[in-house]
Amino acid sequence: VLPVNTIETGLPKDWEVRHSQSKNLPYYFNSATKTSCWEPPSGTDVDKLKIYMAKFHSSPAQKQQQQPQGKIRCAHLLVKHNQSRRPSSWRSSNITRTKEEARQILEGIKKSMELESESEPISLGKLARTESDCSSARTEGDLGYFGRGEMQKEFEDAAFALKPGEISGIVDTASGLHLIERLE
Ligand SMILES: O=C(O)CN(Cc1ccccc1)C(=O)c1nc(-c2ccccc2)[nH]c1C(=O)O
Repeated sequence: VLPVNTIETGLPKDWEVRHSQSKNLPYYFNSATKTSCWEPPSGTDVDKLKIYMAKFHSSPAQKQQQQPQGKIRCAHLLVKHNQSRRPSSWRSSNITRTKEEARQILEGIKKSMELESESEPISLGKLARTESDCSSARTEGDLGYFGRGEMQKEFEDAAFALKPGEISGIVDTASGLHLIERLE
């Protein structure tokens, strides 16, 4: 098991996140200098800290407050094919690729994202802007918050099975084939 301090907090060396019971708020503590402060110290990678805090430090109340009751937020990349219910999109008025070709495209996109992970990982949203056949391409595939009963069943089941930050396998709906990333 990884010792705690190797989990990416984004904080500089010797700094850790602690929780103030009295104020029910997180604070930052430097175990070398024994100093503490309410704000992250300079040199903090705030993006990493934000993800760390969402995963390990938001209380149930904050979790609930973060997102509407029982809803999640996802981005997706849709590749349509000639069996899609509406085989047209902003990208192409008449989509003729086969379902198999659509699958190959998504396999390639998923692989390119896994390869990128060494350097700056490219996000699903950035790729959705140019590659997605969904009108949500213009918002980097972000669908906003949704609860159960709002999306096609296959899409909903795949999305709710994800943890925040996770990306689905290829999901097959009447609209086409999707990759889904759970954002919240
Ligand atoms: O399935 C259909 O008969 C037509 N649709 C549904 C649709 C059409 C326009 C806007 C939103 C949904 C789509 O093909 C479609 N589905 C989606 C979709 C599917 C699952 C989750 C999010 C979006 N986007 C689109 C789109 O054109 O932009």
